[in-house]
Amino acid sequence: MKKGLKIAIGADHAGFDYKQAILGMFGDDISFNDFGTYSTESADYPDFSHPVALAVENGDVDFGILLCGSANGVAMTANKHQDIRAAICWKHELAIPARTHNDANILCLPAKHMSLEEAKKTIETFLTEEFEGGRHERRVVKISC
Ligand SMILES: O=C(CO)[C@H](O)[C@H](O)[C@H](O)COP(=O)(O)O
Repeated sequence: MKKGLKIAIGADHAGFDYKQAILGMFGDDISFNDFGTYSTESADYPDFSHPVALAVENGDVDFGILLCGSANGVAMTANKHQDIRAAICWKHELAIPARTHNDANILCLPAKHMSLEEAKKTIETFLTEEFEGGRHERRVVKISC
């Protein structure tokens, strides 16, 4: 994994505990822009997903990480943004094609449906793998409408 990556991160109440654990994962190797939520109090996932997607869209960060209970809500919200490719990954193997084939720029993790250990491994995989281009470039270009 490249050192010095900038990551935007956000979660609702269901993802808060995992988000806090993830923030401490990489020491100084990665810098996080934490868009909340900041407690386990009930919150609305679009309030965190849109700011993370905007930070990625604007090029303020290299990648985004989003968490909610199922990952569906944060992914649906982020994928409304132009040039955002938010991928739901519930095991680390899925993060490989998400990056190498789909050039995903936001990783969406279902906090209620994967262990913290697997979530961490999935993040490490996502941030290590690189887009392969070639035939995948053609397909990714066709995603935009
Ligand atoms: O998974 C989610 C959205 O896709 C959310 O994180 C919530 O867990 C889910 O919607 C349940 O909401 P609740 O207010 O915690 O019951």
